[in-house]
Amino acid sequence: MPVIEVTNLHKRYGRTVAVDDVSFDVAAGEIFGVLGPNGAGKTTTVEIVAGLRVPDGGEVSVLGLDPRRDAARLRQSVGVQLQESQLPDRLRVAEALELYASFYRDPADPAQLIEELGLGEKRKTPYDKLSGGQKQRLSIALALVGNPRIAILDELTTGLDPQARRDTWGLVERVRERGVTILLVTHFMEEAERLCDRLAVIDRGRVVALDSPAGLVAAVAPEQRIRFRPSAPLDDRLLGDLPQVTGVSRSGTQVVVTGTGDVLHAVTSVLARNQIIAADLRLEQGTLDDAFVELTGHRLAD
Ligand SMILES: Nc1ncnc2c1ncn2[C@@H]1O[C@H](COP(=O)(O)OP(=O)(O)OP(=O)(O)O)[C@@H](O)[C@H]1O
Repeated sequence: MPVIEVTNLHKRYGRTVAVDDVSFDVAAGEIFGVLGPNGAGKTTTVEIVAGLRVPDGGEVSVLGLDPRRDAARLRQSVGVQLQESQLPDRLRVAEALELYASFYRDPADPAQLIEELGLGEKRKTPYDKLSGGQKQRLSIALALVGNPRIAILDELTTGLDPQARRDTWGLVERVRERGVTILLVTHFMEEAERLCDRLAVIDRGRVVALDSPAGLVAAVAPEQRIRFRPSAPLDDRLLGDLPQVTGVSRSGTQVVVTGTGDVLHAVTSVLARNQIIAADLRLEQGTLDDAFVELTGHRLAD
């Protein structure tokens, strides 16, 4: 049973078509990613889901409700962390959380949330004295303080250094473990690959693919390439005859085998049976980046 259903969504700003027929469903407990380059229509899409923008066409259902008509009810169940959220400079971390908690019927305990998000030492620090990573963690805490069933997180790691980004990913995984469904906007491949159960790849306002990260890669770049230097002369036919192998070639002293499925296991088994050691063995697989280029014809600039 999906908790979010988006069907044939359209939105234009003047002559700019921001969202051009977007559809997807998000299941309960999922981390669902919306991945795409700048300007693809990601923020517009999730802000419509959050009830913050009005679509020109299409249907959106969140927990069985309409984000426009049932905005007040949904506010109790949907936490939203938007791009570049700003708070008053002088507002302290604990004050911000207590203020936001007061908007909800059944809020989380602000003190506990502060600890969980690693802001314990910053509870009395004003907003303008927080680092980028701390501001980001506070904005996630604010999205969670109402004990939502769904959290919408937009570009939550943009501007963070690699360590802070990884810490934030751990945090998102812990939120999901509590049973919260997460709709996550990102333009980072690594983030999408690491966190998302499924992804809608959006380009120029359209969904160009929808699958798990591994499924997206397998669909467009199913071939794997194995490179190694054999410890003894090797008859290429030994490998070429394997059903998983699509090609065997040489590059200097290296053997290069391409194939699909469990090709690595098949090749190493044959080598072992023939007492050949594969030195400098490397397996190269397609990445989500390759899949994106294949799907859209251009690279997703980080
Ligand atoms: N309020 C607005 N008024 C006019 N045009 C807008 C407005 N908001 C967004 N747009 C345009 O709509 C398109 C989609 O924007 P949107 O912010 O949804 O994309 P995005 O994928 O979230 O991009 P980013 O990653 O840069 O935030 C862009 O061309 C953008 O310039």
